Amino acid sequence: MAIVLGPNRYGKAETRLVRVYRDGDTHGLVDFNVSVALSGDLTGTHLTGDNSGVLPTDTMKNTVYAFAKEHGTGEPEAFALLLGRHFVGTQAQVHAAKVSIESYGWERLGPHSFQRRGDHTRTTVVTVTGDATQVVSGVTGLVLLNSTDSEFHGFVKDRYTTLPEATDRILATAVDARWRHVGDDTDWGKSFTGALDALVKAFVGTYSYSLQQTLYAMGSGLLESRPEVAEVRLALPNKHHYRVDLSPFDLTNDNEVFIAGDRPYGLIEGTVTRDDVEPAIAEWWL
Ligand SMILES: O=c1[nH]c(=O)c2[nH]c(=O)[nH]c2[nH]1
Repeated sequence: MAIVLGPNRYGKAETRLVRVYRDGDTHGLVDFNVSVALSGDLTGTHLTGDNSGVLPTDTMKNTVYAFAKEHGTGEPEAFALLLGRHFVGTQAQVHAAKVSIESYGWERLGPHSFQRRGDHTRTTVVTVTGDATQVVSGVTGLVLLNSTDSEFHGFVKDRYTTLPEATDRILATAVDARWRHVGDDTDWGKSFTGALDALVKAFVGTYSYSLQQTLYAMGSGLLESRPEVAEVRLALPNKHHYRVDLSPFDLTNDNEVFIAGDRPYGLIEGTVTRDDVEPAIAEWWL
């Protein structure tokens, strides 16, 4: 029996970067949370503490800030590619870089005034190796609700089933979606806006018999409208809304008064993919 070092990586997580673009009195604002993880020939530091191949995580943090000044950020996918290629291209012992960015939206209130948009976060995860790149874009925390056009019935019943069949219910979720791109050279801003639009449109436009059905409609809607996307992964919490029993007060409740449930929640997860695309080069499940 021998003990060996398994897969490993290291990096600086959650470097918070705010970049102001000063164009006279009118400023632009970019707000990122950048995480870098490098892997490669790092056996020495693990087995003997030989750090000769270790680029300090502090340097990775500095590189994020310096690149923001030197190159500007651009779209999150482009900035992640720039950083990933830099680390793999300049450090021979680094064989793969994974750069993840959360991008927070700010709405303009004036030439140099902004309001943080609280409704969703744009994400990207870029993997760069010596000969391949993989770009994943996504969104988290996008809360959507249909107050009707949702049913759930015909499900399995065993001795523990108490859930009543529903022919009219609220369907609500907080979308956590990621989509893997076919290539690495896309109009990232336009692609993201289009993908988000497709997800929302499918949620709104689907008469739903299960959140699973809505998940598939959202994934396939995105793929149908965005040829640059290979594969979509969705994690959809079923944000349950329970109809309140108002009969003790001699009141009817025709789907008008609900308790918004917190926990537990159903969690519906799935992948929707084209059947003719190259496989992923790195794991990218949520
Ligand atoms: O859309 C739903 N899918 C389920 O699998 C499920 N299970 C459940 O209790 N409610 C729901 N709703």
